[in-house]
Amino acid sequence: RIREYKWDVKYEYRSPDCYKKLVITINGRTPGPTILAQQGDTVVVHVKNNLMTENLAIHWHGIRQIGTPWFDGTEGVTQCPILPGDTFTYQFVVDRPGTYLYHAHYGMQREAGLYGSIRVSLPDGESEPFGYDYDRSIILTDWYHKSTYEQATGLASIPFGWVGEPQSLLIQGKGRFNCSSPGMTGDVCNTTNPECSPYAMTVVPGMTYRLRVASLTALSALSFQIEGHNMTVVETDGHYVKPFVVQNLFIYSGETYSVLVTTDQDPARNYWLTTNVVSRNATTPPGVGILNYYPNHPRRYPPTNAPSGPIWNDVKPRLAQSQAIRAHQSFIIPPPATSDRVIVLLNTQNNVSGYRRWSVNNVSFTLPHTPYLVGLKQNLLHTFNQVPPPDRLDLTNYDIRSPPPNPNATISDSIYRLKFNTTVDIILQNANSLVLNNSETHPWHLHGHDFWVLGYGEGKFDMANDTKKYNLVDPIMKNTVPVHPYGWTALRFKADNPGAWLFHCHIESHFFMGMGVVFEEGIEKVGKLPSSIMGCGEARHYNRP
Ligand SMILES: O=C1O[C@H]([C@@H](O)CO)C(O)=C1O
Repeated sequence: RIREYKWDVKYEYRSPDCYKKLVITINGRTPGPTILAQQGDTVVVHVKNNLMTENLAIHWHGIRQIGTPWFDGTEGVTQCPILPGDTFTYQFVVDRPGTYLYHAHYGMQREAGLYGSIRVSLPDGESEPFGYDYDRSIILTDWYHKSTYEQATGLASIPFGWVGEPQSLLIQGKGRFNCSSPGMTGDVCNTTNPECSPYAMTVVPGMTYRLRVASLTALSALSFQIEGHNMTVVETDGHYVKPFVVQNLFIYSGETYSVLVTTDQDPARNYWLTTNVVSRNATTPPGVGILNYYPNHPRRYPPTNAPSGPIWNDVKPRLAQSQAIRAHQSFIIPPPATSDRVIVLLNTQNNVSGYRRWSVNNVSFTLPHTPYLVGLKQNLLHTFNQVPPPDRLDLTNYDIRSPPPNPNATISDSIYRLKFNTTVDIILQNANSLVLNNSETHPWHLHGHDFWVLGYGEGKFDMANDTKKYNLVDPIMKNTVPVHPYGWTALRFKADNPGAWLFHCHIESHFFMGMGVVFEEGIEKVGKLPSSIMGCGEARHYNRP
């Protein structure tokens, strides 16, 4: 079946947290419309760029784009940007049921509000390994009052201008900024604006809800809670989880979870939905929404104080949740027992010629002007650096608990070329940033694949011993995974999807500052590229039908 959408993307004034600013909408909405499809459907989205003075690209997060690597929507990797006034048609198959996302993938455009949910259901007659009465989706974000341009300019300047902590946290596009803060006058900030009344999810007492929770924060790691209700985690990134119960769900940018919630509390009142920042000593107030027990009024505030979140710098419970996520017994996809190549990616912050950057293995990523997919397929060797980045550094004497002794890194658009159909292990190794006693959580997202999560650990990865602790029995498959402060995360994937695929920190500013790599595999197997992706750089010479 074909699911066809027509989207009009433009800037509009909105007040998602009561503060009025320009946001990007799809058909007048942010979050944008939810894409609903069934496994095996073809999704067709005609995107009209009405941003007037800004390019655009939209990524289908978690969709592997098998056979359509040119519709991954990653500007600079799989396509040229969509020019203002142009309409671009994305067309791809959703081959697996589950909870996915879409969002802008051009500059720092995502955090201007261009995002939404993709929900893929099972074919008729098939059922999930759990039951529920209703299905709901929410996306959690953080929100800045500065424009993406002001932020990007600061990040790319000397002296460095950090984006800082977000002004508010949004639940399904709604938050609440304190409009009595200094400088907030007139119609700039208005708490009575209905656009910023808290998101209310209306539920019927005595039912079980499947709540699909996703995070697309620009920066923040979050804890999500529903006052008075436990959550049973049953799915993540399109894979069924061996169920486990949490009171608060830790969720990182780019991750999706399904949790089951039973509405078995006192039906005479409403309850808080809350998000809190963890992993950073944030000044951002909690995000709040309302779990509205029908027939109470959806605007009625719960009589209690919203629950406070966990302590921001306690890594243990977050590591424990990561380790608790295993594949559901009946849906285990066993990983290959060994791998053909091991790439260890050291995550560091560096100063490169006075610019603050993030690097992996001392290489700080920058996008080429001609998308990799075109440069590779047409063999345009001069469009990017042909010398691959290192598979690993010698970390024997590297102290991951101190700022990097070598502040130098190279800014480069070089890529990893993987042998088609081989098995690749990635060890993400976290370290200290440039700030003393500071190591951040980085959610890494892989395009075009799911990977098995073989393990997480604290400290420096030990090749001889830590590999023995890998979970090869029931590892979950995901597309986004955190590497915890001063820790490591081990992944395995099959390089079986011909194309060029980004693997990057999903923190908007960190990827902008160079925290990513690109993998190429099976480029010779990629079919004829559509001319619609070729409107820039050297690609222009090839965009004749
Ligand atoms: O990339 C970042 O830069 C700042 C800080 O390290 C320097 O101001 C920060 O907290 C980041 O996550």
